[in-house]
Amino acid sequence: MPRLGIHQDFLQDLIRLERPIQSKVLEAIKKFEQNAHTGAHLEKLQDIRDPRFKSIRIDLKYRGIVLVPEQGDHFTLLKVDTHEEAYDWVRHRRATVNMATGHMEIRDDAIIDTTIETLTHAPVEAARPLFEHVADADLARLGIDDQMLKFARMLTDVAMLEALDGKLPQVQFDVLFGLAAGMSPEDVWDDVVGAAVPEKIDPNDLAEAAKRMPHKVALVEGPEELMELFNKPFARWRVYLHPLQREAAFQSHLGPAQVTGGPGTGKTVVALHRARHLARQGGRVLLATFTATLARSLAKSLRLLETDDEVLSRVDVLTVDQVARRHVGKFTLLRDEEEKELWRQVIRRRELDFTERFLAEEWRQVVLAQEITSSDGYLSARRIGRGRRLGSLQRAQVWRAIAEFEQELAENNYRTFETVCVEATRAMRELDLCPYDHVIVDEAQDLHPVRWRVVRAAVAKGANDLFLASDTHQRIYDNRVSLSSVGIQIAGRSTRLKINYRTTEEILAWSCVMLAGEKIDDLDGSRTGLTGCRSEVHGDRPKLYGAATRNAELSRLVEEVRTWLDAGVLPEEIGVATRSETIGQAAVEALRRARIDVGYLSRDTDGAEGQVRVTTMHRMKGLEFRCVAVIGVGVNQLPAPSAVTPREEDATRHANDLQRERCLLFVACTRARERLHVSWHGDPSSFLNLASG
Ligand SMILES: Nc1ncnc2c1ncn2[C@@H]1O[C@H](COP(=O)(O)OP(=O)(O)OP(=O)(O)O)[C@@H](O)[C@H]1O
Repeated sequence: MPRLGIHQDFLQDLIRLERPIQSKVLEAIKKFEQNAHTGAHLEKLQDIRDPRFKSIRIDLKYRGIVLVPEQGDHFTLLKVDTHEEAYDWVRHRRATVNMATGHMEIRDDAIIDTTIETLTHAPVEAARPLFEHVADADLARLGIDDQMLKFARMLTDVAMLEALDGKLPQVQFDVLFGLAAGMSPEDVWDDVVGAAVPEKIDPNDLAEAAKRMPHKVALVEGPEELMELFNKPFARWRVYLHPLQREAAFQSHLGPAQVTGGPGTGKTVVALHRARHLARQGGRVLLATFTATLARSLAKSLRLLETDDEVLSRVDVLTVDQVARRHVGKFTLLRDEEEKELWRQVIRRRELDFTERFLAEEWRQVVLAQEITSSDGYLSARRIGRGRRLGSLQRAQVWRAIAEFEQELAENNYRTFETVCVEATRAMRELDLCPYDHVIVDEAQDLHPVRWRVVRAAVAKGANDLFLASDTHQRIYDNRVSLSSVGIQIAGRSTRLKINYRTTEEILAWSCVMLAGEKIDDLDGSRTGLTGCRSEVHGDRPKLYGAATRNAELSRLVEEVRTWLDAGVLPEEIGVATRSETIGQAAVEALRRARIDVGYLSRDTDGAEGQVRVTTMHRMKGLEFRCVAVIGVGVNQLPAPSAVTPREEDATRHANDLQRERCLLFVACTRARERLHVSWHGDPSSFLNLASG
């Protein structure tokens, strides 16, 4: 029975087509298997390099490109476009088998040949060959084939290689890029070629090669599954997990493990698969995250991934604070303003020369973070991350102020989110109560040490106890934690994902520039960067707009949203992010006045179907939209003045605050799948990458 595999790149083409054409494509695919035995619907193409490519007719104007293997009946649908574009794409392309991975590769022969030709005739330069330190045998072992070897041997500069990114077979490009960056062939093997390599690879058996790459070519069970695959992004990752994602999700570990990677690399997807996998094996699983919005979104995705109620009943999807509350009796939660007032009272009573912000941070970042409960403990504590030095007299004053503040809390039965966690940890430790067999934490970079202790106490130490998904480039709260300080040793059990599945390369690259100069540590204390993080999808560059006034900026927002809606984007696929709630509310009003239905995302509300979503940059974390507008990115709004400690007060905190605000903008911009609009009024924020918009 002939089968049609769907290549992931084809889905990206499909998403960009207008709805009526999409329906025709789906119709053509539905008919494929019925008609395949006659072969009549596959048209031969003239003047192409690889005769195994054939076309199927979608309508008068559109064609699909199908790879028809010489043996077997495993066809692969690779591309759909207008007749001319599809033909242009296929004309110089050839399908080959990578001899290291055994996977199918589609290459643009013409570009490689032309480059070799140009380099052959280029004036001879004194420069040394880029790969003179690597033997032919090593290159061959890493899957570099004859054509690519010829090309590689002519390169003298990594920029020549980079210029062909996206045009060369991807794995071979990655191998050469790794070697050019100074990696050893062994490291490149581990990092690029990867784990399970087939024993026998037949260079002519494309059908087998396609079967070896379920992360790229999926067989679907009939039209319903195909429609689902196409219409719901979640369905795609249910079917196509990258080998690294698969490994991270299903591998068994002796202790805590983690998955890291830039935005949109599928860390949440891995966390969801892992939660399901462990629950299916019978364990009680906690899938925890930072905000209630994220927890709701995780719970929704999990229900799409797993339909068995019994399995679902073994998974709790909660914020860490919700877990903590389950272990603490009745109390009054102290709101931000009330807490400030309490600190002010302490300062007044003791006539202290500290601000309420300084004391509150000292309490959170030193006392609570290090579980300090006595004056001796505080007087000898290391004040990591605190820039303002304190003499011993000042330390004693601060400790007495903190002790008084804590006493106020106790006497009035007040709790903050952090003290609820402290109490819950104590309760769980005392009762030796580990409610879960496995705890998985998404957005782990944002947890305060007191929350880490809740997480640690919720599960006994052992195999597959803890699994963390994190990206410290997206840290948007004040919590810089080294995991070993909270009793969590990852010890090499870490997987780093690099392919971004959400954002176009144009949006990703533009956003990454804004973090380029930042020094950012991973949760285990080692320096991390976004190098290698890439997207295989292309689209429009971000649009930047500077307005003279706030009203002009909002009018432009309305215009932009209207354009997206007119192009067929659904209202709920549009997100608007702002630094402050005030600008967010102004955006809501402006959109409503233009009769665009809109909902504001808050702690308790997610917005309804048919509504454009507006929310703060903080609440955008972990979410994604086809089109995103980040507005109010003016010099006076970002960094938010109230969120930055003055340099004179504490230089270290000042620098950390600026980095956090920069990360916040990065997070907001990388929520966009296809379109990004960034605007401001007055002067732009100094964080903005104005150059390449
Ligand atoms: N293997 C895959 N194939 C197709 N799509 C995928 C795959 N993995 C993830 N995605 C999609 O990529 C997008 C980002 O995934 P996810 O939210 O898991 O990334 P993340 O690393 O947690 O992102 P962030 O850190 O920015 O919140 C989602 O739309 C998801 O459906």
